[in-house]
Amino acid sequence: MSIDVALSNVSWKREGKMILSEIDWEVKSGEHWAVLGLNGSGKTTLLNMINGYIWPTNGTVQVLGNLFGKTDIRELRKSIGWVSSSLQERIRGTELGVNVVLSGKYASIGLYEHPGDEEYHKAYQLMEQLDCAELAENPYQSCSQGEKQKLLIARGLMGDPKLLILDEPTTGLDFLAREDLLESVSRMASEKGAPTIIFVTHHTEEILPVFSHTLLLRGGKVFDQGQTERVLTSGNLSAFLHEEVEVEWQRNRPWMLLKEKVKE
Ligand SMILES: Nc1ncnc2c1ncn2[C@@H]1O[C@H](COP(=O)(O)OP(=O)(O)OP(=O)(O)O)[C@@H](O)[C@H]1O
Repeated sequence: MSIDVALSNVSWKREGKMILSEIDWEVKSGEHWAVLGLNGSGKTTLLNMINGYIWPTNGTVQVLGNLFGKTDIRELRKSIGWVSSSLQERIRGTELGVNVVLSGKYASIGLYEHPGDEEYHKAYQLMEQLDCAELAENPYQSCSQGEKQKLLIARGLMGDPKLLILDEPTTGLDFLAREDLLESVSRMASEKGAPTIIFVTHHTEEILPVFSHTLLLRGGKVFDQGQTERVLTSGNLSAFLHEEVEVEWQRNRPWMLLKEKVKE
């Protein structure tokens, strides 16, 4: 099995501070990983490194078989789909839903090309897959937060990426919209030929069964990584958070609660 992401002894230092320290992480082709960490733990920095926006101070980064430093990053980025809140803010409000999706083919923010029938067919197919085809003719600005995220995920898939990065895709969604989005992601991830997915979240219960592996990031270091059920235990997460928590698995999802403190 080939390895899609290989970070070896990766560190990143800024203004005298270690933002990432000695990260070793391997994501095999076809695996789906969740990355969990508190605010400021280095998740976005890690993703920026995988996308080649920043370079490690130490260590090596290999993505889809390309060793950074010896590869054309712009070309490589065409094989990576990326959905993040910063992307969401950059899309023009008047752009129609279908055009937002189509623009993913050209890795551009607006649509400046003239897509053919094949591209339109694919865009509609992806919107069907994510259950948002009815948004095709709607301006992006009129879509709800959850609808925008679905369009952006479809956009991310438009270029047939081998790797899809979803950076906190449920931020700002209400309970139902979140469950709906998670369901769409899970369905898409289970399809034959789905890309390898890295899903960044703050919430354990968003780690659906399709995310077979989890990486815990704390203070820029890997606290633990491996099979999700092994990593997300009450003991492990209590040590990770420096707070006593209990993990309850319901419907194959890990729900985390603060342990009740016994009053003296
Ligand atoms: N260019 C930079 N220069 C200096 N410090 C930085 C830089 N980029 C990030 N940091 C710091 O690195 C730490 C990790 O930031 P990062 O955004 O990667 O965390 P995160 O896990 O994505 O957080 P959140 O969950 O809040 O999005 C933070 O303390 C941040 O201030």
